[in-house]
Amino acid sequence: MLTVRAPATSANLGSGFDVFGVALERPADVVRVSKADRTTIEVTGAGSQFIPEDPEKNTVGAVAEALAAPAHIQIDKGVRPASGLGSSAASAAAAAVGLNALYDRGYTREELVPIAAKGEAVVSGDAHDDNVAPSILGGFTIATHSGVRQVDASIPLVACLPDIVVSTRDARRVVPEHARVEQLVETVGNAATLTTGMHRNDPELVGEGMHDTVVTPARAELIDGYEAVREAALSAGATGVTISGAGPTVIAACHEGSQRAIASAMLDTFGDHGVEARAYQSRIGRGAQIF
Ligand SMILES: Nc1ncnc2c1ncn2[C@@H]1O[C@H](COP(=O)(O)OP(=O)(O)O)[C@@H](O)[C@H]1O
Ligand SMILES: N[C@@H](CCOP(=O)(O)O)C(=O)O
Repeated sequence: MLTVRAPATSANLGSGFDVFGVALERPADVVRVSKADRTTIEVTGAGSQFIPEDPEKNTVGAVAEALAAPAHIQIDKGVRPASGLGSSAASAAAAAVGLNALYDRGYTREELVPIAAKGEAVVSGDAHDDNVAPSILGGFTIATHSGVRQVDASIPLVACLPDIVVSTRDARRVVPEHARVEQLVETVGNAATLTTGMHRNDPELVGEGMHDTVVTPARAELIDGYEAVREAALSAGATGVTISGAGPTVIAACHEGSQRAIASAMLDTFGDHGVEARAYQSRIGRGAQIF
């Protein structure tokens, strides 16, 4: 038997829709894999009552099939499903890393990214790599059709998860089909600024580059209190704030030492809108680890 811990992730970061992602230090899924004649799945932990154990419907089932690695897979969920924190991807990433080692398949971590993304296709109808890449590789990742680039950045973050459910599938339906050229120009500038910030470990540049006027405003409508929470986090010292993944988590970048004040401002503001929430004070962290 092998045990793997794979972290929650935050995709998009505003300007990098379907491309950028970061690994968080916490929360994480813990997945145990043991060889078996056929794949069976057991799920416990956060939101497990909403997660199917049928291998055809769980992200880890698609990964086991892609690796031809049948196994009994126990998933202890630390990342709540439909959170915008790459919940389905954390399980898929852990299963890919664990089954690759258990069956000695010899894939590199980079090669495991598209394999784990097959799990994402099961739940969102789309094999996007932007959550599985940072969950497997850690750091900041840029996932494109040509492959994945990774930067070992270290930026303080606050991820505030309200008690609202937004499924990735639903949030993909509200993404605008067209953008104006001015928005394209602005997005390229912001994405380049954010990438430079990650290379320099500069929270100001990362925060500035999180600005987005294309996808985020459409999705903000699905999150009660989003605009007020964003403003509260900025007033408490955040350098940038946006929706994490498809939402409803709201993610803030900041300088070291200001996470606590930002977390408290975000929680209070969701509370003012009658929404319970929890906050993770974190940083960009490492990828999946085998114990
Ligand atoms: N191993 C898994 N972990 C979490 N959710 C899973 C898993 N397998 C399938 N799902 C399904 O995926 C959906 C959640 O995925 P998604 O909306 O992408 O959430 P998140 O944004 O948190 O990853 C839920 O319908 C859940 O039942
Ligand atoms: N790029 C995707 C990312 C979805 O992330 P999740 O954490 O909400 O699953 C999107 O924005 O749809």
